Amino acid sequence: MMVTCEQMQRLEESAFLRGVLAKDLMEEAGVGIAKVVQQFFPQTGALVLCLGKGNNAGDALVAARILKERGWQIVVRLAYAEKDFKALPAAHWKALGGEFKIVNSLVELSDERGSVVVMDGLIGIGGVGRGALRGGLADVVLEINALRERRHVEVMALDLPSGLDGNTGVPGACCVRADLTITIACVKVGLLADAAVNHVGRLVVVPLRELADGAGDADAVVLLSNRLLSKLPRRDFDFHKGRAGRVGIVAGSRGMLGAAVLSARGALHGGAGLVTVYVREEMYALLAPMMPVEVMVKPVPNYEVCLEDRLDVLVIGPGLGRMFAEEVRAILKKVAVPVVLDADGINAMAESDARLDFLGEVKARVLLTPHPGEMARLVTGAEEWKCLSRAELAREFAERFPNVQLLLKGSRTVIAAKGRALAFNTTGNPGMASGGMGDVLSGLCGALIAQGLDGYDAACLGAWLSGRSAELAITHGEVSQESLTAGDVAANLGRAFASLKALDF
Ligand SMILES: NC(=O)C1=CN([C@@H]2O[C@H](COP(=O)(O)OP(=O)(O)OC[C@H]3O[C@@H](n4cnc5c(N)ncnc54)[C@H](O)[C@@H]3O)[C@@H](O)[C@H]2O)[C@@H](O)CC1
Ligand SMILES: [K+]
Repeated sequence: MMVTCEQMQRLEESAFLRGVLAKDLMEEAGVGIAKVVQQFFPQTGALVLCLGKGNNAGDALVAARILKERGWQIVVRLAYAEKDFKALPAAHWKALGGEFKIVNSLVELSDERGSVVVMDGLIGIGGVGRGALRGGLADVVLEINALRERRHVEVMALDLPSGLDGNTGVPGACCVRADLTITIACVKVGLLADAAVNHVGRLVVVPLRELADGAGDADAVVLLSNRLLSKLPRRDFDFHKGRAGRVGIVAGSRGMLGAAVLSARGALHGGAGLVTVYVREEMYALLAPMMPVEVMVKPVPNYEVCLEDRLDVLVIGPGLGRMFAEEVRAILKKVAVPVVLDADGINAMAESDARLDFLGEVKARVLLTPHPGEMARLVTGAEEWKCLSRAELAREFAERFPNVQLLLKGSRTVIAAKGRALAFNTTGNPGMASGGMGDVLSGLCGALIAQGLDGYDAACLGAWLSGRSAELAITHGEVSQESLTAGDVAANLGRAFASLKALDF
């Protein structure tokens, strides 16, 4: 559920009227935050608490108390004097005990060795409607951003990145740039605005039992493991490869054969029963040795041949090049099984004179997975869509094409389908900004459709899993954001499925 800051405050107030205690909510929030820190930073280091005077700081202090016991070294930067703490954070400040270091400026940490994680507990929804940050709060925000930039520390914002308008998502002049935002109980609408993305980073929701049902926007959801897991089919003991589904992939061309391999790996590790890659005869000798041995590679004189095979889903487009646009359109006119249309498959349509009209005439269910550039090409000329946000564009697009499910890629991938809630993905990191990620995702979505999911559910699950896989490659593997490759994402999909089943954040 998505709420405004005022709706969140009303939810809290009505909980208090029911007899719920603020201190209990804060304890639950802090316990949840500590779990998030352990998930994302399995190795301990220095935890730098940046504290305002309100309950946002209280959340940070509860988490710090727990994390200190788990081996984290606590460092504190106060935006106000100790005496200014409100009652609850003041109590938790006392409870933290004395064993931490206080710094007067985060500049003191510029040469700190080892892992340094900054926790922004400066201000949460208490700042709504109170204008730009002032005084000590503004100073600390500038220090956080400078330390992040120069020392490459990881920054976690609690509830909201301090300085961000939680309703509009517009960052103030001084606004924390977080790598991770841990929001409490409900997602504040501003966190999902396009303008907010570089301040929010990875979005995590810590649920609170007493603040679960809100009067917010039910037409939009964020993708969380607990909701997604139920979409993943549970396998019977006598499950067989036919039930896991047959994925056909039309991908790869001279210079871009790797895209076909990555898409096939996405499908294989996404649980497909049988994966067949269709390849032009002249490319067969090159592509076949590159493929995982589990994949069937079928040389064809024309891609339309794939229509003769028994398939449960057809993935079209990764690295296909622009030469086969006619064949792609011919397949789309005839195909009966669901299609995942990616990359040059999308371009094949964008290049057709009819463009969007063509899409409306396709009989099959189509999951379109464009990146922003492909989306822009597809809707070129649709003036009415020019000034829309990503979310609005996705909604309008899905409304116009009832046979299409849209997965609009980006740092905050959105998924839209007519009659379904607009879904915002939460997982992933900037390490995914390299070639081939979309290829893996296309195969993965194909595999999920082949296992019985509809395109919307497959897109939601696929987006979450591929983003989570990229995260796990870094937290549990030997890669960094800089070194992460699409191959790493394919290789870590097993970990991502396990993480989903563990109901990780
Ligand atoms: N109230 C509750 O029951 C719960 C609160 N929680 C946490 O508490 C937060 C809200 O706490 P509070 O209402 O105490 O508010 P905040 O902790 O967000 O801080 C508000 C304080 O900052 C100061 N301030 C506000 N705007 C300012 C500005 N522009 N420049 C300088 N100073 C400014 C105000 O004096 C105010 O005391 C939530 O965001 C969440 O993190 C959670 O623990 C869940 C439960
Ligand atoms: K904050």
